[in-house]
Amino acid sequence: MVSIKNISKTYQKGTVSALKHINLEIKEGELFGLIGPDGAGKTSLFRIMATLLLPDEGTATVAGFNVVEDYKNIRKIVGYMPGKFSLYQDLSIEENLNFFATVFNTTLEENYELIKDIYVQIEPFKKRLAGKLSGGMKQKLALCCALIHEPKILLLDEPTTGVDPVSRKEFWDMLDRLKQKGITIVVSTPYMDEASRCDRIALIQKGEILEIDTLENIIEKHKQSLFAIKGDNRHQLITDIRSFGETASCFAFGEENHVAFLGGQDHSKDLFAFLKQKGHQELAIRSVRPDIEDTFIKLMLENEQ
Ligand SMILES: Nc1ncnc2c1ncn2[C@@H]1O[C@H](COP(=O)(O)OP(=O)(O)OP(=O)(O)O)[C@@H](O)[C@H]1O
Repeated sequence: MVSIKNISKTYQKGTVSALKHINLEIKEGELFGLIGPDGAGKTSLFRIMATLLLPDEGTATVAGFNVVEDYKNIRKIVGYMPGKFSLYQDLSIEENLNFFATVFNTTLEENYELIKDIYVQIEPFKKRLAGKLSGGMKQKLALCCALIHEPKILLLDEPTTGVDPVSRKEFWDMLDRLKQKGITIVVSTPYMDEASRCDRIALIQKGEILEIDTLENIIEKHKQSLFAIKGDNRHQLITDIRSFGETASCFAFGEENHVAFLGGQDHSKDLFAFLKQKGHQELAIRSVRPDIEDTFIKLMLENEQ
């Protein structure tokens, strides 16, 4: 459904590099996640797929149409939800929907079946101005507007950023239902926990794709010995762990700190003794299974070397 070959994009006369030789294939009916921190290049990639931005080099097709030459055909079949809320704040829910329906030469009634599940949740407030809606409701309205012309593919740029955890879960449940209807969905998120809701993910950092696969395969492929360490003076603890000669990485993780050692070795006993010597109290160290966040950090560090 999407084929991206060697796509690069720079800004400011080539001084800012947003995408570097990206290659990506997304299958029909897939729920595909682009996972990466702020500035990774996710929005640039979405805008290229949505035919709103020209790449500097490379080629991209959506449903077989070239994003440069066949942009008109792509716009008919793509539903795009930009990262920034981009609906008309001074129009009501109903007016926004009718407006987008008219643009695509359709009506709310014509495609009601597709948006029904989502629309019924905001319908009681249909006279309310979009600018006066909560984050979760704005997100549902934006999704309805992106679906109004029955797209084959949905491009959702950070739809859950800044939305409360309950609405985030609801939103992913809605995406599952849309996937069941055969719509291909490409969704970006900075939240690692959302990666598990995708069929496959691409981890992206500084304009480069670090890995593309299922969540499980990525974790398995880059498995490392990992330890969780807890102690009383957290700030000093992290500093001291990082100063230990065998430490490869140390990051705060919930109430603990996740530590990997150089060469994937187990130096936990030596580290424990080292920290005791530094005067740390209430120390606890245990072996843990890496999750996608740990794996992403590992890949990022390797990529930076
Ligand atoms: N119009 C622009 N002019 C100059 N630099 C830009 C422009 N748009 C994006 N950039 C830069 O390109 C890089 C990638 O940005 P992009 O918005 O694609 O990433 P992102 O992963 O979507 O991050 P965010 O969530 O912060 O938007 C960043 O360094 C960003 O500062």
